[in-house]
Amino acid sequence: MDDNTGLQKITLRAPSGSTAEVYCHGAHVTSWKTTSGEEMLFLSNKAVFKPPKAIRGGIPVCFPQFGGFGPLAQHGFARNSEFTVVDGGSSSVTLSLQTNEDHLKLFPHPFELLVTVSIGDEELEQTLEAKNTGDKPFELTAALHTYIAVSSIDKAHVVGLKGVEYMDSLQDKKRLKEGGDSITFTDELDRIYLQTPDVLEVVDEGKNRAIQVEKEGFPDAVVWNPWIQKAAGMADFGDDQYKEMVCLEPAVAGSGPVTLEPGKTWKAKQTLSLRHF
Ligand SMILES: O=P(O)(O)OC[C@H]1O[C@@H](O)[C@H](O)[C@@H](O)[C@@H]1O
Repeated sequence: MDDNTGLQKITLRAPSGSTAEVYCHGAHVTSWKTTSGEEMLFLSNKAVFKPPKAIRGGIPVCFPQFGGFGPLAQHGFARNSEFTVVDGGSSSVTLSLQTNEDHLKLFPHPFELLVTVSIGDEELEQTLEAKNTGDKPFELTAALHTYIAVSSIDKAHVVGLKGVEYMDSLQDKKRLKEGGDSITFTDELDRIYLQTPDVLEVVDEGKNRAIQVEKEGFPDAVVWNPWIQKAAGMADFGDDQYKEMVCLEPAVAGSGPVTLEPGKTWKAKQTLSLRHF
């Protein structure tokens, strides 16, 4: 159905009452509410719903490139492209992106990307399946750029990364090792954690809740908060909204790329789930 942005949006509803909203533009999840009606994802109050601009917040799909790991514009073009619904029901939808002439000018490798979003009681599952439909291998990097809503950035931390090596994107991708039990936010932070454990968590002490991010097929995880200056420099992001979000992004980035042979499919997935404490 069309919402007031004029864009096509699918609303998923699980029998338990949890919901999610997914736009065909970018196969972009913009909302996930659990059974109590609590919103789990951050969406910028200045988000622009005007293709080809990517929506700020929710879960942008970064494909076939994460960040600047390749010749394309930052984060690739899937988040700027129109997907088509190919399957689904009340609590699940599958959207497809097939490369068109414009994509092929930028990236001369035909592919089909399927994005499936499903919701359960306190869970959201999102799968990427990319098939090389051409006759030559190609390389890809990717991420599910998940913006988690937090009550206040000084009450949020990320756990599960102690001892993990990371590339610091604020220091020319210098390699460092995570020393702390948890990552807290007191300044801009932009890191690519390499070969991480598959279960990570954003803990929100202000709401006594944690969102678990469980990943499969994504070796890396990006942690990002833009903080004051970068937030002020983003036209589609409220100046103070850096306080309301933490990005925890399952990715193939510094450990990539993945080489996809003709006819083969690469698959990766994240499962977000809510834990109260
Ligand atoms: O502004 P964009 O292209 O959506 O990117 C937002 C951020 O995305 C993160 O994944 C990157 O690590 C950051 O470096 C980047 O600033």
